[in-house]
Amino acid sequence: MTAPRGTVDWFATRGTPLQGSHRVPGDKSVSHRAIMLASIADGTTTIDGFLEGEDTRATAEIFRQMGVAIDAPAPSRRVVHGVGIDGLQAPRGPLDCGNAGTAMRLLAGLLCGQAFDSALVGDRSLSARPMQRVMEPLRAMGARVESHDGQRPPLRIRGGAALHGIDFTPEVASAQVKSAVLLAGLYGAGETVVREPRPTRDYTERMLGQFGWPVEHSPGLARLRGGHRLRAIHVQVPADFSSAAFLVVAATLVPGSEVLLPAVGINPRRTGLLAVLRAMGADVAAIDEREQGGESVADLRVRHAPLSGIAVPEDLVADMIDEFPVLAIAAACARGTTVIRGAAELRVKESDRISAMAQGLRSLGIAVQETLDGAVIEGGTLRGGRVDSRGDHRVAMAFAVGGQVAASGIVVRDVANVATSFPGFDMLARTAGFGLHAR
Ligand SMILES: O=C(O)C1=C[C@@H](OP(=O)(O)O)[C@@H](O)[C@H](O)C1
Ligand SMILES: C=C(OP(=O)(O)O)C(=O)O
Repeated sequence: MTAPRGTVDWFATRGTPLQGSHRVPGDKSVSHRAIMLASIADGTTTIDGFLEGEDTRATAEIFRQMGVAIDAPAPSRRVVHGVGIDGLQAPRGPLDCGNAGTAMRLLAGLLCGQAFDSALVGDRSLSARPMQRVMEPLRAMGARVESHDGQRPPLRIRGGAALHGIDFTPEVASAQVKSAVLLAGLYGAGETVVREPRPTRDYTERMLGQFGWPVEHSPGLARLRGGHRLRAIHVQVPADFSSAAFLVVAATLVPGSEVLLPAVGINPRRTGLLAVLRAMGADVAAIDEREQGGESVADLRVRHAPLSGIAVPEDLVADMIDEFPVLAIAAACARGTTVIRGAAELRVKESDRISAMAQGLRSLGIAVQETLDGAVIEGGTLRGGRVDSRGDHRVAMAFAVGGQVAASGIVVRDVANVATSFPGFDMLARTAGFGLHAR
């Protein structure tokens, strides 16, 4: 397990109306996958817009440990000298995924197909997250993967397994599970098919196609065969919708706000929050929709608008799985009741996000009823107080947004983890108008 970091807290208070144009960092999901596929491609891939977050840097470091030369000639740029589909080398020690579930689960799939043994470790939060969801299908493909207690990290992977494709229907809708199976499928004999209970983000399928690997996919289905090769490309990473979401909600809540967020990825498997916020009354326009590096992007223009509570449609849950902490803040400030169901996955993220948000909001004076797979949130007036992020980046940023409308300041405990997905959030947020300071 990796060592915990020192504790940093924020004091989040009302600032000024949010204004201006703000570039949020690159997409985390795309950045992880770009490093992985570029590393096992033939030739040199340049990645622009790479997320300089702890999660994605951990992935790059892991491939360096497996013999891939990765240059960082400028911030947010990586030049990856691919070693080819069978060119990775045995690492000298355990591979540290830090806080990144995406890194660990996708790598589990990729490493099953290698000739060498490997071990995947993570920090305290990641070490508590479920891994059977990837180990079971990978074993069904012939992989030899074990966890220390049969469920949680560290993972040990024995090399040299003869993998074969499977036709797999996961129990949970998870892009990480789907991607682990597809990445193992690159090394498997025959066909690998994943049929999802609900469609999830499709970056692995799309990016494999861009790197020249034949993949058939449609929402909820992905199919490929082993035995091809990947060819280096240029990857342009869009701005991360999940990071933009904190500014979208803050600008919606703070009277007098109008912000522009350029070139944000609007892949429909990510933008469920937009549909929900609009149904609640938000004024968010996607301007100049265009394609950038094979992904749809748009400039998001957000103006303040009053919100009303809704029942969040369950079929949007997977399309906004990382946005529930900040949606809970929007719901707390809306008129009426917001009902979230079908979101039990939130309990096994970096923290139990249902419990973390319910407890924090209650301590700020909001009535929240927690259910097994969601919450019922009564809109009201946020008062100031002290909340614990539980070391979860998205919970921390959500309460920083809450501080912009709370009657008095909110102390958000333990926010260092924000650097995993949104380095520089506090500075960018302050520039936009947030009242937000470290303490
Ligand atoms: O594939 C990915 O890049 C991700 C998938 C989601 O996880 P699940 O697959 O566990 O839902 C999401 O929560 C995570 O932030 C990134
Ligand atoms: C759940 C998340 O990431 P991961 O699963 O990669 O840790 C997240 O970023 O909200």
